[in-house]
Amino acid sequence: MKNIRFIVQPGGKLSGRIRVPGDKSISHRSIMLGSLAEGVTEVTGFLEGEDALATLKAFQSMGVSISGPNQGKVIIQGVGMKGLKQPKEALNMGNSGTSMRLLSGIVAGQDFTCTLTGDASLSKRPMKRVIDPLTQMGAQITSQDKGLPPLTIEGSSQLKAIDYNLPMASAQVKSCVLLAGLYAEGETRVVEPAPTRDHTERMLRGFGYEVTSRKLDDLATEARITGGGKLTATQIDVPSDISSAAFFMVAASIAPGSDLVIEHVGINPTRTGIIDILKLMGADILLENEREVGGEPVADIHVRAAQLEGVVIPEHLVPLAIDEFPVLFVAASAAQGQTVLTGAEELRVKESDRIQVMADALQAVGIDAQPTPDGMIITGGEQQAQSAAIISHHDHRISMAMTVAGLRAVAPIAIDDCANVNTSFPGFVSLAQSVGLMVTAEEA
Ligand SMILES: O=C(O)C1=C[C@@H](OP(=O)(O)O)[C@@H](O)[C@H](O)C1
Ligand SMILES: C=C(OP(=O)(O)O)C(=O)O
Repeated sequence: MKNIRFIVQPGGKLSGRIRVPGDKSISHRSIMLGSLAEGVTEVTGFLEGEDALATLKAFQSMGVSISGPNQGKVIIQGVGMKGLKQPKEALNMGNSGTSMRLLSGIVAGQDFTCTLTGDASLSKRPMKRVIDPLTQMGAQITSQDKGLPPLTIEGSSQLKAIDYNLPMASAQVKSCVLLAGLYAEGETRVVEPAPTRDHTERMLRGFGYEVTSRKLDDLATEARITGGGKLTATQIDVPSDISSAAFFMVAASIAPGSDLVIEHVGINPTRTGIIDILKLMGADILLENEREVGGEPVADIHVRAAQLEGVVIPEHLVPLAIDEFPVLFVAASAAQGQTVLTGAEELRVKESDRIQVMADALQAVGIDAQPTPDGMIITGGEQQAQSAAIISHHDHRISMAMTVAGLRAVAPIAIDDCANVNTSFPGFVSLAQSVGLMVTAEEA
């Protein structure tokens, strides 16, 4: 792949109104459930990024007729629960953990065998977390050493329901088990140690499938689903992705004089940890025009610059902001005092080891960022470095977070390996430029 290098000039402030691309998690799920439904599902606001497109192509390879995306519109001719066909070749999930883990759950219930592969980053990510429950349900799965991809899944049309306690707070594993549960005989129950995004549960209900959820105590939540039902096609309007909006929320917070509105952002309460954490730090964030779109709450997010303060991040907010930590570390770097993150060891198994890679990147711009096994301690301050060369390590969120860091830099920052931004945020550079970030992309 070509090396796309971002060059970020120091300084700048943000103003205007923008709309960021569609939610990645919801886009993936719209293709999966739309394909398994009876009837035609129409999706608008679909994320035309590589991760969601990997899911779309995988279902086309399993015989589903899908047209688009065309300006965010996708039309899916659902094939019903039993209508998928064995793909002729391995399904390539690219950089997308969500595609691989959720698809594993669906493929486990088919009466065919198929192989799921991914790029260099995905090939290092742990899949034992889905292999274990799916094997208990009756699928046969082979992987590389230590449960790494590629996975070859021999599905079974006679999966058994399970009662499964998730070993970690993971929406991907929860969703994988619930999707396999659609095909299992009996009731599947999943207990998560802390709430994680609930888009799968909400969307299953939107397709007319009953899923019950309830809190067991302060944190633990269970979801139950009974196999053997059917999904009925529907219309899905995908809101903008709060994980993409997060880069602009932090950017407008840390660049003095900024005043920015990010429109039509999904504010599902299982995703709003970024807002809660930034507010704890003293950010000036207002939710305007709150409304509901297709079963998901949506708002315009109005952010004005503010002096942020370091905080101890409450651990219960970690799963609710899991993808936002690279850019939250940038916020902490611009805050007064110390920010402490704990309970976030999952960050080490994302597209990159986001604790180590961000600690290295922030140190390279002259910030005191100390990695710990499950988090980071950052002492906010002025960036010192007279030049900084950053590598994204195949991770879109590192590329974008370090672009935001440029607002408080004293010299240009060069970020290598940024083509990956297209996995979740096509058009990032031009949108960032349009509101005042001084970033350019070049082929290096
Ligand atoms: O279910 C989803 O759509 C996702 C869940 C999270 O992963 P984990 O479940 O591994 O925490 C998140 O990091 C990922 O970007 C998307
Ligand atoms: C972790 C992420 O995605 P995935 O797990 O789907 O690769 C992300 O987008 O930050």
